[in-house]
Amino acid sequence: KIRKAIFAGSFDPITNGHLDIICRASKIFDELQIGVLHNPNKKGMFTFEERVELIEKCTNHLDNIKIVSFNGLLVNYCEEHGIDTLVRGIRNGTDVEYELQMAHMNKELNPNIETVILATNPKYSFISSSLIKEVLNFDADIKNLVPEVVLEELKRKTNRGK
Ligand SMILES: O=C(O)c1ccc2[nH]nc(Br)c2c1
Repeated sequence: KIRKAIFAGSFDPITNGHLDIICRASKIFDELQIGVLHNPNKKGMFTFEERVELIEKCTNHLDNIKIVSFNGLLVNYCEEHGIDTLVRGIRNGTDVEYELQMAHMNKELNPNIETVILATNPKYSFISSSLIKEVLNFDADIKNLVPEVVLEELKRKTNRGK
């Protein structure tokens, strides 16, 4: 039985923090799905298609990655797709509070599904997609915080950034 896991998020855009978790989790599981939230009402900086394309470009060196769209309850998606593990990254104490609550709720909703939590690499522990977009607004130099392809797209979208 192959072990399939999913790392879900909005990835608006994918950051080095996300990519670190993805690379590490891909070594633990037979198949790692990257679940990209597709919620048409929720307008982010990047469209769903752009977010998927950026993830594809950043993960094309990994051979057991599958990029999928989901919109409903994640544990339902897992049940329907033979996935028994949710992967989450935690950066700090705030994430611990939130991720424990999510893990407890998910365990309540579907006891067959486990949540595996990975500690982010300390060098990325301050990164979030929203903070990246915020500091970019003030022309911050974020080249070490996002993959190259994301930096280019961010510059194109905001015609800012170094
Ligand atoms: O970029 C974000 O918004 C975000 C949020 C929560 C997160 N947990 N672990 C990671 Br990596 C991570 C990234």
